[in-house]
Amino acid sequence: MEALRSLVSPLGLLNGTSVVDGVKLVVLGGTVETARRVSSSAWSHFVNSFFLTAHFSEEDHPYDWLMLWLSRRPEWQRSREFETTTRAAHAGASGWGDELDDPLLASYFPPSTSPEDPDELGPSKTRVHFQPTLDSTHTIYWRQHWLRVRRSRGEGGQMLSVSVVARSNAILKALVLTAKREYEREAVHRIQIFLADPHGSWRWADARHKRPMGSIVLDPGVKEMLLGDARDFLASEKWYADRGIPFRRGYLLHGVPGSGKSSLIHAIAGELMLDVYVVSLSSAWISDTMLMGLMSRVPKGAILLLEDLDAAFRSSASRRSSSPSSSASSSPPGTADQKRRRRDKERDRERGYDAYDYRGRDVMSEMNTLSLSGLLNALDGVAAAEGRILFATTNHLEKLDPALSRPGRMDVWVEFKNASRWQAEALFRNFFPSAEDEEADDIPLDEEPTSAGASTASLWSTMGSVASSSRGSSGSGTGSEKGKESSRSPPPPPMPMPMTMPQFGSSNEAYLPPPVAAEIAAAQHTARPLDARTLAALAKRFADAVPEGEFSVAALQGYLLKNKSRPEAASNEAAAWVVSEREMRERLEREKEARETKEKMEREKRKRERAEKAAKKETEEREKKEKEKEKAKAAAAAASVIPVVPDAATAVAIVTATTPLEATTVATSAAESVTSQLASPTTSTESTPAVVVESVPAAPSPPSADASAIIVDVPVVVPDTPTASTSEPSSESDSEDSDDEDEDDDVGQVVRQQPRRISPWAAPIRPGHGGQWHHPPPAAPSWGSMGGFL
Ligand SMILES: Nc1ncnc2c1ncn2[C@@H]1O[C@H](COP(=O)(O)OP(=O)(O)OP(=O)(O)O)[C@@H](O)[C@H]1O
Repeated sequence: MEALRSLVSPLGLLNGTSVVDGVKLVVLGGTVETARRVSSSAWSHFVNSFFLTAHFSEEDHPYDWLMLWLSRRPEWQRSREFETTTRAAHAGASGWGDELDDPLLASYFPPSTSPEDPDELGPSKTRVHFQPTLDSTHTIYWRQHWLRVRRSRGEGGQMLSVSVVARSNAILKALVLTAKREYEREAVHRIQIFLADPHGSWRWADARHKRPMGSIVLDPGVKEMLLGDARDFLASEKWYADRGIPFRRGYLLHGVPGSGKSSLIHAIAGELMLDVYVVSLSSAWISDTMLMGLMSRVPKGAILLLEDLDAAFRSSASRRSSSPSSSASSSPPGTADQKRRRRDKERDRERGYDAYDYRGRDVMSEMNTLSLSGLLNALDGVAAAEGRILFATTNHLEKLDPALSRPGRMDVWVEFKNASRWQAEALFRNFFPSAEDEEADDIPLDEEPTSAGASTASLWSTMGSVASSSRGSSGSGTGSEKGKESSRSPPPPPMPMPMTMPQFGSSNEAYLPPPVAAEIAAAQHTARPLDARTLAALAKRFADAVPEGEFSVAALQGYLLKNKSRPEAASNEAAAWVVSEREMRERLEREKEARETKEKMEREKRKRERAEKAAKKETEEREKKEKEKEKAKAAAAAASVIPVVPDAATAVAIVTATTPLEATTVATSAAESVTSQLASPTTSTESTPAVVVESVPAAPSPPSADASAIIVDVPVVVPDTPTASTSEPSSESDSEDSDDEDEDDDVGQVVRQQPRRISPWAAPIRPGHGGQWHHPPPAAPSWGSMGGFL
């Protein structure tokens, strides 16, 4: 302390004791705070050392199981800090509906209503999901243990941590298994859909109601075959292992759009209780590595669905020449499908799309880096997942690469076609069910059904008087009860539109209310139950009106949906609908053709214009060149050529020129001159045929930095005649110098030599007075500094 005081005194602080006291306080406070933190940290370490903690990542299934389990725990729902969402973050998430049991919540509503009352909120209520906010800790008591649950955000998404004070982790394992069972019990009636996301992981997307297999109308045996095959596959893991065959099975569903491919997969997944993992190969973000990662993470016993397989590889897919013969159900040659494919191909070709020029592919290939080999590897490479069922769908089988659809990758092929009459009838029956379906088989189909007109007439004739009829207005009897009743007695009169709303005039006696307008009656959303006889006859009439294999099942379904409350109209108006559909289709075809023709003409026009422009430009350039050539020729006429024979190896002509073209022309004429000199008997015998012609900018001019040399190497054709001046070769030289003979072989061929670089401002050789040639003047003083040219 004395030392501290002695330190502060020289600073001129008169009252040193107050400073010392301040410092004392700081030191004391710091010590206390440090002690507090250390003890708190030690305590939490001590406590944590008794806790067992399990972490669950959002990317894995246990997270979903636990979230569902938690959503049903009252402690979780009583969180003081929570967030709400209308988007379920996980399968089977519960909403406010579960809160109805909470007496406290119920006390906020009048006894007759509740927040989930359909009459209060309407039938399409939105469920609100509830979950505690991130980074809040909750304590839940479960099986004599206190669980500490915390949801936080980690690197790979959200994390759930569950801690418990226990000697072994059995309690945590029991928790996970309980949550799993609960989840699966919930999932029995639904199929879970997972989608690949741009981060390369699977995200839960939806929990859909199962689709009954009976609602899929396909040729007899097709669905049974597929379902049986998939079921058999799932049960044969050992069989595959014993034979060393990869435990994978692939189904390729191909055919026209709207024929039930996706619906069948949905139904099979529901029947076999499998989750569906969907990846769209045409996604912009998909790449080889990403697909490989996704595929390897598909759990065992799940369905992997690759939709629109052909969309991924327009180029490779188009390489396919013809439909494969290995198809289990490939259509025979000449079928409507093949004709359609041919038509499609022709149309593509007309539009200018060929195998490697498909507009869609071009656009896609710019974004999507998935390659065919990447997909093949992902399907059955070393890292590919085992135990999964692959379903792939395509509308264009002919566009698939054979490697993609070969057995082993796609083991079973099923073709889906447009609706047959059989399917049309089944669809109709499916739409307007009757409890007497089984009896309908015995009823002769040639009997006329009750006409729509009669039905409508009877409907209106009963209007008004039946407003109070219990049968008509209640509609509470089950279809089967009604069906049984009608099988014993004549068909009941059609159900009139109930008049349940109080209105003026309902007690009128003099004037009855006018009949309900047809379109208003048609707007009813439930069809009256049909007796077996009527249903059979209506279904037959409908099927008769639908041409075989012309419309997709989806199109027929769309038509029936429009008439879902009017079975008679659906049947009677089917023929008119077919006509109108055809007209519409023809009109669309015509419009499309007209559009295509217009586009084609515009394309051709643009092409023509481009060609004309190019031709014009070419002509202009040619003319310009001609002019330059002529100009250069004129210049060359004044140029001089002197065979320089420094080592009897080169003839050099130095001419002036200002452009490369001019230089070439000048040099060429100079070379011609050299050639003629060589051919002349008077030419010196020492000059050799090899000639280098170089041209330089006009000189003399002072050297400047931007001066440039134009160096042209012009070949000279040496005449095949022996030069007159050649000395008689001696016999010795003949035998000694075989190189000379080699050179003789070159006579008549083009001889090139490396151009010799010279100073750009070296004065050109100009003819002297009296037609004499002079050697160039000595090099300019700055010659050595222009190394760039040397
Ligand atoms: N064979 C069928 N049986 C029952 N419903 C069908 C059938 N085909 C199509 N549908 C109905 O048509 C609609 C479209 O069917 P789906 O999506 O399964 O056709 P798709 O062949 O997968 O079509 P796309 O190739 O365009 O994907 C669905 O609502 C489905 O109910």
